[in-house]
Formats: sequence, C-alpha cells, structure tokens
Amino acid sequence: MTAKSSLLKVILLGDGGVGKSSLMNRYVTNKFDSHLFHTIGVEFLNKDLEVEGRPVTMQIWDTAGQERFRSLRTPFYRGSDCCLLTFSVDDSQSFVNLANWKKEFVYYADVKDPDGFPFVVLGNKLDVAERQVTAEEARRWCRENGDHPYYETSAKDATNVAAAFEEAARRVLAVDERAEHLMATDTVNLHRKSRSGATCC
Ligand SMILES: Nc1nc2c(ncn2[C@@H]2O[C@H](COP(=O)(O)OP(=O)(O)OP(=O)(O)O)[C@@H](O)[C@H]2O)c(=O)[nH]1
Repeated sequence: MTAKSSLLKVILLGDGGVGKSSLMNRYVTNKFDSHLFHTIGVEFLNKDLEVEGRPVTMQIWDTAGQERFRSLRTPFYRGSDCCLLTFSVDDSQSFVNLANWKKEFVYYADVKDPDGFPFVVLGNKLDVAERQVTAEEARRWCRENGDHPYYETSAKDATNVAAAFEEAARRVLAVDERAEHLMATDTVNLHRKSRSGATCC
C-alpha cells in the first residue's frame, strides 16, 4: 500500500520581472524561457516530490508581481502553507520591496502568527554579472526579519531552484509536526489534570 500524499500550497511573491514564473517552470518542467510574458492574476502547477520519505504534492502558485494586478492576486493568498518571498539580485528595489510583500501576504492570507509562519527568501538571477544586492545584505535582512532561510537561485541555469522549493516543503512539514506535538502534549496535560483532580471545582 502506498502512503497518502500531503498537499502543500506554496506561493511565490515578489516584484514583476524577478523571475517567479521562471522559477516555477524550471522546478516543475525543467525548462527556461527568456521571453516570458508578465503573469496576469495567478497560475499554478503541481509537483510531486518526497520529503524525508513522505510523498508530497506541492501546489505552486505563481502570482503577478505588477502593482496593477494586486486585486487579481491577493484573493489567492489564503490557505498558503509557505510563502516564497522573491527578489532579483540585480534589482535593489525588488529587495527593498520584500518587506511590503511580506506585509501584503500576512494581511491577505490572514496569518495569525507571522513569526511562526514558514517564509523562504529567494534571491534570483544569480547568473547575472552585475549584482545590486550582496549575499550578506540579503542574509542580514532574513536574520533580522524572522530568521528566514535564504537561497540564491538562477532559474536560467537551474542553480539551487530545487533546493529552495524542497526547503519550503521541509519547513511546512516541520510546522505541521510542531502543531501535532503541541496537540498531543495538550491532550496529555488535560488527562493528567482530570485524573489528579487538581483543577476540579
Ligand atoms: N538571467 C536571468 N534571467 C531570468 C532568470 N529568471 C527569470 N529571468 C528572466 O527575467 C524575465 C522575467 O521573468 P518572469 O519569470 O516572467 O518574472 P516574474 O517574476 O514571473 O514576473 P511577473 O509575472 O511580472 O510577476 C524573463 O525575461 C526571464 O527570462 C534568471 O535566473 N536569470
């Protein structure tokens, strides 16, 4: 008998043109197109993978980064298990805007505990010669804004793309396990209280 696959919803956010669609296409189809059109609204693709021996279906949602499409993308944030905050290492404004993307996600996804939510940060276009954001600056931002994992990727030459998505899946499963552990602990505590009668009447 095969184990049931968990469905994880992972959403890509970031400025228009940073490479969100290219990252999704590289990961799911292993292809790169240098003439992609801007996304309008949202699109998604599924990818089956295994995380620490568990079968997982990752539903990857690619959103439109351009401001004019805000109202078309935000209704799709709810229910996300992980958010990939994406910028391009050759575009400092896209890095500065990470804070706004995080805020927009937390608001529209109605995240109750932003500190416990799994965000992963991706600095894409690692292959370009002229960087505007250093790895150190990006790591510092991640450290100071919730200790998010940071991956430098290139959708063009496939550097670190699978590693970044796999980290997203691992983070989601780790949060699930913590929640299951807390539920189990609560059950034990309640049981103990009622048996001792310490909290009764
Ligand atoms: N050199 C380089 N170019 C890339 C990379 N990833 C994407 N691009 C190019 O950057 C441009 C924008 O890529 P998209 O994937 O459409 O960007 P997006 O973030 O989905 O853009 P929106 O749909 O407007 O939000 C395209 O011309 C891609 O070919 C990369 O890793 N390296």
